[in-house]
Amino acid sequence: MSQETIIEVRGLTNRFGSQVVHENLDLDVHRGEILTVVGGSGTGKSVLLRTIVGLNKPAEGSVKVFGEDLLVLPATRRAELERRFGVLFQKGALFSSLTVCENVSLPLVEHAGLSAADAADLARVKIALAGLPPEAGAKYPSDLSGGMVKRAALARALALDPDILFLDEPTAGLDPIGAAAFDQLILTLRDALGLTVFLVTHDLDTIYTITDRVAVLSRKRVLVNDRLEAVAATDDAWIRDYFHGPRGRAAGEAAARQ
Ligand SMILES: Nc1ncnc2c1ncn2[C@@H]1O[C@H](COP(=O)(O)OP(=O)(O)OP(=O)(O)O)[C@@H](O)[C@H]1O
Repeated sequence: MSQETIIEVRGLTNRFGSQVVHENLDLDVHRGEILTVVGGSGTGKSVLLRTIVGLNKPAEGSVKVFGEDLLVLPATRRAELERRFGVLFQKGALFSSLTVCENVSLPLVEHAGLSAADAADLARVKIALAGLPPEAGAKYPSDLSGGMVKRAALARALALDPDILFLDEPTAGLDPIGAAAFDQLILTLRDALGLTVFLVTHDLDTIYTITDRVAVLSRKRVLVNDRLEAVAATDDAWIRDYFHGPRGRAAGEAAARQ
């Protein structure tokens, strides 16, 4: 796998009032990898994702994507780069008053300037790519199961053919079979489309089955960012509890059996 760094975060500090979430945080993401960000609740995983995709302005630091510092770019250039991101938010964040097909079409009309008819055609391709049956396109988000909502949101994230896919807790709330299927879909899409995947998750099965490297957020920074074996062997109390506790052991054993 290439070691080209396509996201480079340096000296990042995020504060909300007197709360310091990140302090002098560094992180590299390599092209084509699935990088998983883990950490205890409230360690700032979602804030990190939101900062990289431009939804949160940090107090300090630089966020370079494809070699350009997003924080100092003119708005138009920044918007161009951000179009290369596909983002799947924790709760799917689909528009409830639009059908799945309309939700997926929206970025194609707004950002790619397609006609409604062309956008709908392309949206149907993305809906299939996300593993949904064609009839799902006509449904409203409230008529879908949790797993289908995630896939619909994934279809929308894929609408503009992104280079980098950001996923915030994609398998949260899914049953184990649905979660495993979603993991495999991410892996297939990464391999087929050459995506780079930035994944925030608590799901140990996901970490053991599809992750290339793991970044552990702790004490306001990235404590370690390495292959799973190296991370799991790190001498740190949280890492020990997380990877070598009963759930971590079970996930590791299950992955070893595959
Ligand atoms: N817009 C905001 N305003 C104020 N505080 C915020 C804001 N966004 C996040 N925070 C705070 O920043 C901290 C980190 O939040 P974040 O959602 O990134 O945690 P997380 O690691 O993703 O947690 P979880 O695993 O529970 O989802 C939390 O204490 C949260 O309350």
